[in-house]
Amino acid sequence: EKEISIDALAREVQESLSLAKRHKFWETQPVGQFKELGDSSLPEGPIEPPTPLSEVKQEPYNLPSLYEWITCDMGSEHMCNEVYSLLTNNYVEDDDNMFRFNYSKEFLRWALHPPGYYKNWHIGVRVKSSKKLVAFITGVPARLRVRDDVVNMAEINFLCVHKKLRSKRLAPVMIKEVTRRVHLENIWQAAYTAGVVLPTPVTTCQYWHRSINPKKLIDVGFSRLGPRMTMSRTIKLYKLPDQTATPGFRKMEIHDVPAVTRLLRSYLKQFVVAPDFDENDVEHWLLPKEDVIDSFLVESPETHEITDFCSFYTLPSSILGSPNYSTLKAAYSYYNVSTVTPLVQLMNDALIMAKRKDIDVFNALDVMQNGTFLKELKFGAGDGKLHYYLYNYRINHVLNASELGLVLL
Ligand SMILES: CCCCCCCCCCCCCC(=O)SCCNC(=O)CCNC(=O)[C@H](O)C(C)(C)COP(=O)(O)OP(=O)(O)OC[C@H]1O[C@@H](n2cnc3c(N)ncnc32)[C@H](O)[C@@H]1OP(=O)(O)O
Ligand SMILES: CNCCCN(C)c1ncc(F)c(N2CC(C(=O)NCc3cnc4ccccn34)C2)n1
Repeated sequence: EKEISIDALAREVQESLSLAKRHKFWETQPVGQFKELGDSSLPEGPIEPPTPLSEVKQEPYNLPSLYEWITCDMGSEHMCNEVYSLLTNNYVEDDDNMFRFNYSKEFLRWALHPPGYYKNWHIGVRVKSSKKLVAFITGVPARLRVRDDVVNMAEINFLCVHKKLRSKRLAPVMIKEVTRRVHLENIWQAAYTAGVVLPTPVTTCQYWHRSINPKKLIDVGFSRLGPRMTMSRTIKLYKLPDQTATPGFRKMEIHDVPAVTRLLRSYLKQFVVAPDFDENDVEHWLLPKEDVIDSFLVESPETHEITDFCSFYTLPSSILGSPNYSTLKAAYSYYNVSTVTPLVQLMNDALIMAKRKDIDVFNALDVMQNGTFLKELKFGAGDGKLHYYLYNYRINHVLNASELGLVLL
């Protein structure tokens, strides 16, 4: 008997209300519209054809007169600091405003400088007089496969409007401007995620959290002491060994890129939507970077074959109201492949490595085959949902999270 909690019911109501909501901007965009739901006669694939480049709007969209566009060169220390500060103070918070993502500067440079990136897809809005950065949106190029179709897309992220400039319809202008600049590079599709319901999710994923430092998590209000549980019993429940269990488990290194690319490409084939990674992509997205991305593999001690892979990225959150702690150190499961080592054992070794890096909580979405290890490794379902979207590409059947082979940052 599934326990129906009041707030789960409230969320269901909220989400169904959002289906009824008017979306004055999104109704104008080439995205699946709510009223089309269930109409599977519409063909899958691009919703609108490409526009001849000569017909793409050449000049930027108009901003309110006080503001101007600025291309943010993340390689510039000063500009990167400004972007970091804007996000640190104004980016995504949880519903109770207890936490706010605190992407580090190194993380932002990693996220925004993949192979083939376009500097002018890193778009800021600043106040003409003070030069203060007040809004941001980014795109990076990505080759994504949707079923058997490999499509050049833009991955859109870090949409942020300063708290003082909210609800002024600035976001639609930011979105139209990044769309325009992507079109100028002859790219017509995009992928993005959001915690909010918009027209129309390809799929909706659930976050799961594995406590690593339960005492701190309870102290800051991230989690609560379970019923009939004491603190010492909780600490014992989540205790992890210091040593990993899998023979041949080690950090990924540059010479592993060809083998990891083969392993990952073969594994991702089973999913409806997945990145079409080549060796350059794997080198950028999966080679370890201190405090940004950690990746490990299993090299068979007998055959020296690489049989398994796991990775997580580090995304801390500012703790907004705690007297004892200022930062929640969170790791997010990224791409994992198991062909010999059971996935649950591989992921337990990932948890052990996260604990060694002083991580407080290990987060995972219920995408790919993550559902097979979450409960066994003592993950708890979070209340955060992540909706995945495609722009100008229709997929008829809203996918199961397990059909999705894509993790965005
Ligand atoms: C081919 C290439 C295509 C490239 C583009 C592909 C699309 C990319 C799309 C972007 C992917 C971003 C991926 C991420 O970064 S997800 C993370 C988003 N960032 C945050 O949540 C940070 C904190 N919040 C803010 O900074 C602001 O609240 C934002 C900037 C989010 C909205 O600012 P504000 O609160 O001041 O609102 P408004 O008055 O200006 O505008 C209201 C309109 O904006 C629609 N809205 C609200 N939130 C989102 C959202 N997260 N995605 C898309 N649309 C959103 C909303 O439905 C309404 O439209 P409609 O309902 O009336 O129609
Ligand atoms: C692929 N792009 C994902 C980046 C994160 N995006 C945009 C996001 N969108 C909605 C969410 F539900 C969410 N969750 C992470 C889970 C979580 O840890 N929840 C508690 C918590 C701790 N710190 C924060 C900061 C902000 C929000 C929740 N926080 C829930 N993440």
